[in-house]
Amino acid sequence: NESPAKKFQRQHIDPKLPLSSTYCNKKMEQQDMTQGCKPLNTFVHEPLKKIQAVCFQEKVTCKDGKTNCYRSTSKMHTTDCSLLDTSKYPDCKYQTVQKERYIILACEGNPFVPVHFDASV
Ligand SMILES: Nc1ncnc2c1ncn2[C@@H]1O[C@H](C(=O)NS(=O)(=O)C[C@H]2[C@@H](O)[C@H](n3ccc(=O)[nH]c3=O)O[C@@H]2CO)[C@@H](O)[C@H]1O
Repeated sequence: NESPAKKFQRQHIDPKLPLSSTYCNKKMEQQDMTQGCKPLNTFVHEPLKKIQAVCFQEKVTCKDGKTNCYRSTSKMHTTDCSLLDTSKYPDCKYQTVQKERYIILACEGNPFVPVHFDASV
């Protein structure tokens, strides 16, 4: 069974910058998030270590009110994959939008690592 940290890495880390507008269609399938056509998923295009360091940066409140969220001190290369409403399950079609944003992650455990992508701002 997959640990929360491994699940976060599978869902949200891809150090390579996307080259095509169909990046999300492929990546969402590759990373096994098209069982139910996940509506929104952000990939972060930075080295794993740089993303893990966010757990020790700006402490902020999570969307769910918990206080174990952290905002990156620098902007990061991200891609938002958002489901197109023309999608017909099981054919999940995504819009691919690249952004440089601060990311907000929830971190847990020992070692203290990212387990949830909360938002990008
Ligand atoms: N504070 C916490 N501390 C510890 N754990 C916490 C905490 N909070 C949740 N989890 C856990 O995380 C797990 C999880 O999958 N949460 S999830 O909200 O559905 C993830 C969102 C995110 O994947 C995606 N999204 C969203 C926005 C965006 O810009 N980019 C983007 O990608 O959409 C999803 C739905 O929004 C779940 O097991 C929950 O228990």
